[in-house]
Amino acid sequence: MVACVIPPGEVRMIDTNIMVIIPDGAYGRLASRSSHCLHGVFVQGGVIDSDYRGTIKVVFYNSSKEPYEFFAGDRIAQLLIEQLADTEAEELPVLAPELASTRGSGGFGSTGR
Ligand SMILES: O=c1ccn([C@H]2C[C@H](O)[C@@H](COP(=O)(O)OP(=O)(O)OP(=O)(O)O)O2)c(=O)[nH]1
Repeated sequence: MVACVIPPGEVRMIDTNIMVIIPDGAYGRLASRSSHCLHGVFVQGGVIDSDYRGTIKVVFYNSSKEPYEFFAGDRIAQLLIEQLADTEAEELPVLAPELASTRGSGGFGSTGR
């Protein structure tokens, strides 16, 4: 039985009806299944806070040109439990020379292919 259809090029949210309590100091991150990625269907974002007490919803984007069907009981995503780093942010007016790095502001392919 088809439970949900993600139309091509559209975003849909599926409520898993599953509640999970993430331990303090950690968070949950929803990730795509590779089998869905092969069809152009991706989980969008998805951070589950440790103080969240609702059901987990999964947001999908169907980048393909075909509708994608989910059936009742399908495994639709993966939940990774990740430890938060115990760190603090410090605001600086300017970047001090001793904080410079070889990479600098390079990204998006700056190191080559
Ligand atoms: O893909 C997602 C993303 C979030 N959530 C739930 C768990 C999370 O703890 C809560 C809030 O998510 P987030 O902080 O990303 O939402 P927001 O848009 O910043 O809204 P809020 O003001 O409710 O935090 O919603 C899901 O079930 N699925």
